[in-house]
Amino acid sequence: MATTTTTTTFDETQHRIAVDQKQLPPFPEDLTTAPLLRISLAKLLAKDKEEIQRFERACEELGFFYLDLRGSGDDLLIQADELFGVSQEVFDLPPEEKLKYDFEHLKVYYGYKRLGASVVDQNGNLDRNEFYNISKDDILEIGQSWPSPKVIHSQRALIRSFITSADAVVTLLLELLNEQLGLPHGTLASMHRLQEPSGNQVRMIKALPQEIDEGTMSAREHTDFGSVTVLFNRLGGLQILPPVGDWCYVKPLPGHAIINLGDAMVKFSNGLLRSNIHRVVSPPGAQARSTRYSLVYFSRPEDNVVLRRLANGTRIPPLEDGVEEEQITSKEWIAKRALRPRTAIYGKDAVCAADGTETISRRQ
Ligand SMILES: O=C(O)CCC(=O)C(=O)O
Ligand SMILES: [Fe+2]
Repeated sequence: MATTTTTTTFDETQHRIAVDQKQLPPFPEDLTTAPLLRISLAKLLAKDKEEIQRFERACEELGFFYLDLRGSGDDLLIQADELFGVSQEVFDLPPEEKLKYDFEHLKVYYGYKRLGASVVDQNGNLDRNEFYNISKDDILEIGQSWPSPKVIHSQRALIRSFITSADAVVTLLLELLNEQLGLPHGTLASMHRLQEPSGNQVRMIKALPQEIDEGTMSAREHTDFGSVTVLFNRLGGLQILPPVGDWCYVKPLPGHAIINLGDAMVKFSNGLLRSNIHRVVSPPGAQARSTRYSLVYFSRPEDNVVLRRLANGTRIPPLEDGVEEEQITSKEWIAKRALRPRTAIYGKDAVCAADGTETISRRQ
């Protein structure tokens, strides 16, 4: 869907992924997994009616689905694969080098997050992952430029291609959601222009193998804050809490991204669309002994967009009597939700921040 600056061919990449995957222990066969629908990007691009209906169902019922990128999304698959390599190099840097890019003291949500910087539950347990957030505005040179290690700086072209390709997928999904909500043409697109300032980011995540302990969370349970998340997983560990039932693993599928909707879509649609609760725990079975890397592209509304029900969507339910919506912009919402669990900022008051759209996410 988008041009790539990479030199590897799709076949070479598929081969490498296959080799990499073979080196990873398999996802256990006997585990109950989340019933995510598999949606084909090629069919959505071809405006296949049945596929669009399945997409709409996934967005209302679970807010999570697999997107099969093989074919139409090959560029994105290749770029994601290359970024997995970059991400390993980033996390292999010495701790003192990584800490140079920890901008937590500036209360921003970019740069490096060290292990254990945030609380994950009511008992004050700390997270067990490292991540690195890269600002879309920085990479596209429309916003503040953040210092970064050489391994990231030298890959800006690749990161830019990845953002462009992932965002092209998001744009298609937003166009379909626009229809689904009965909004005037281009409403959602006008709130998600790539060239306007927003909190969109690329996140690279690393979690080391952990003690085998069912409750061990590397990422707290949460809903995503933005609009649409494009996630690449190779090892299990991601779990969702379905509206009915208990936590279940999402099995990674080669050639597919995992897509989920965030809080902004719940607010825009007054709960018609779902932003489902999820978390990351130790990978299951034999995978638990492997280091887990994941790669994410977060699309969020432009900074100044107010997150509230869109009044002109014919399919969007009305507000209940007496309900007054808060006036909060996308930028304020992200700052509020993202930094509340950080102990260095909030000390004992750091909370795992279940103040998003979790209640709506549990509706049946
Ligand atoms: O690592 C994963 O699979 C999911 C990460 C996630 O949910 C997030 O960063 O919001
Ligand atoms: Fe998430």
